[in-house]
Amino acid sequence: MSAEAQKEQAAMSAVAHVESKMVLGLGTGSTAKYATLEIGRRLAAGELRDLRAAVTSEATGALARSLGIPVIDLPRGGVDLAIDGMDEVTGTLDAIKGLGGALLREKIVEARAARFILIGDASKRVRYLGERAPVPVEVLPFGLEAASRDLEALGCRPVLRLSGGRPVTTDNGHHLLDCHFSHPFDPQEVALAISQIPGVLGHGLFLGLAHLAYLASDDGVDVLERA
Ligand SMILES: O=C[C@H](O)[C@H](O)[C@H](O)COP(=O)(O)O
Repeated sequence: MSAEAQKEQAAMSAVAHVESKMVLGLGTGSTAKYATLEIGRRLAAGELRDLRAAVTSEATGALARSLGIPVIDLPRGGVDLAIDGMDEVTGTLDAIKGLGGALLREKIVEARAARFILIGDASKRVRYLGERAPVPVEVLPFGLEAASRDLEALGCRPVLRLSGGRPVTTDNGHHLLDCHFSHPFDPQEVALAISQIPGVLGHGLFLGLAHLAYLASDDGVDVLERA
């Protein structure tokens, strides 16, 4: 099975949890896209009705609208179910997200989900966070160098994310520093320390937020469930 087919398989497993009248949180990225497409398909087929969705990026919003999924602001009470991809996930469902640049809105929506399902291909499963992916940190452009120095002091190598030679600007108008760790770290400790740096708006450590993960491989779809 190709990597794309695996992403689609994982997405289909998550979308099986969607019910009519739900308020959804729609994620961002190449895997989450399959979930949004499938929700749109089931809505058009009349298998689902009265859905509303809070979206985690401009791109996901545009896709959802094109599929006839009503897009709303994040309600006060959060969402019933959020579905999103990840860059890394551990056996205890801690994750790194944000290589697609949507971490800030993702965290805002997914931290307020009654149920949050991660989806991906099995290559995203790691023994510890930071094993392969950097931790993305969204930073205000003002004071970027100082924030970068503070991140370095936490033991990582922050790299400004570029596209076409220019700093990437998120949907929120900020820049991204991808923090590479060369050794395992304490995620709780690092998450707290990063969030205390002035100028940091958010980070891609999603700890204790997900309830379920579907990881697809050639052998089928594995389920990880929060204890
Ligand atoms: O900012 C982007 C998100 O956190 C994505 O969900 C994550 O980067 C995984 O993306 P993909 O499904 O494209 O691998």
